[in-house]
Amino acid sequence: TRVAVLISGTGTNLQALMEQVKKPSSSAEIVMVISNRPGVMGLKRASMAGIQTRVVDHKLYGSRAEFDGTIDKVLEEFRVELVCLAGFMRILTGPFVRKWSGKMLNIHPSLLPSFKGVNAQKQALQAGVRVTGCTVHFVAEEVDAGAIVVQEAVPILVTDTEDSLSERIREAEHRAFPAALELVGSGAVKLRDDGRLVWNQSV
Ligand SMILES: Nc1nc2ccc(CNc3ccc(C(=O)NCCCC(=O)O)cc3)cc2c(=O)[nH]1
Ligand SMILES: N[C@@H]1O[C@H](COP(=O)(O)O)[C@@H](O)[C@H]1O
Repeated sequence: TRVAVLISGTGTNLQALMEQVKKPSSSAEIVMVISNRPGVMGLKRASMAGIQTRVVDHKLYGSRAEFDGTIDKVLEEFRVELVCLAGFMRILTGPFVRKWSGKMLNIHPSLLPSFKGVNAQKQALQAGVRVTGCTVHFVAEEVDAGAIVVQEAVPILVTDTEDSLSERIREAEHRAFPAALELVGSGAVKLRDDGRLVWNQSV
């Protein structure tokens, strides 16, 4: 499976995905990394691994539709079959999301449906929950609402700050995202037209 990873920053999830696809058991190959911001660490990580990169800077586009259209062109040029949003911080338009329905995954730093949106880690701390985690889900038009593929729980310690909790969640992300990539990339899991997950048992 030909995979593209979309990033906006550090790329620690990208790093985890790159390490996963290098395993002989992996059914995936990362053929492109796209960032909406120039000069971010994630671009350096991709180049170090010999993966082609593109910057599609959202500030240079008059509309979200044009921005998404440019990303789509790169994905088609590289015959991408699966898109992974790894710390990608731009909301994608309906037409783009519909086109890539069932072929686009996102990692979110909470146990969805709790704590949607930005700063999910801070929301969990402020809510006083004792367990949070991360979620890998198919991307739907409604933000952070797509079918859930993998989750991993993470305890919140009484000593936790937003930073210490975010770090612990990120370690879980680095296990959950590669696992989800393999499930979808291998065809073990698919998205049904009604938006529900299908686990493909052979026979
Ligand atoms: N339509 C769709 N698109 C997405 C794009 C990115 C992410 C990643 N998680 C994200 C979740 C939330 C945001 C957000 O609210 N950012 C502040 C506004 C930024 C902007 O103006 O664009 C960004 C990424 C998820 C989705 C999704 O679930 N559905
Ligand atoms: N999606 C969110 O973006 C953050 C940055 O990820 P990365 O750039 O280090 O992969 C991560 O915390 C992830 O939950």
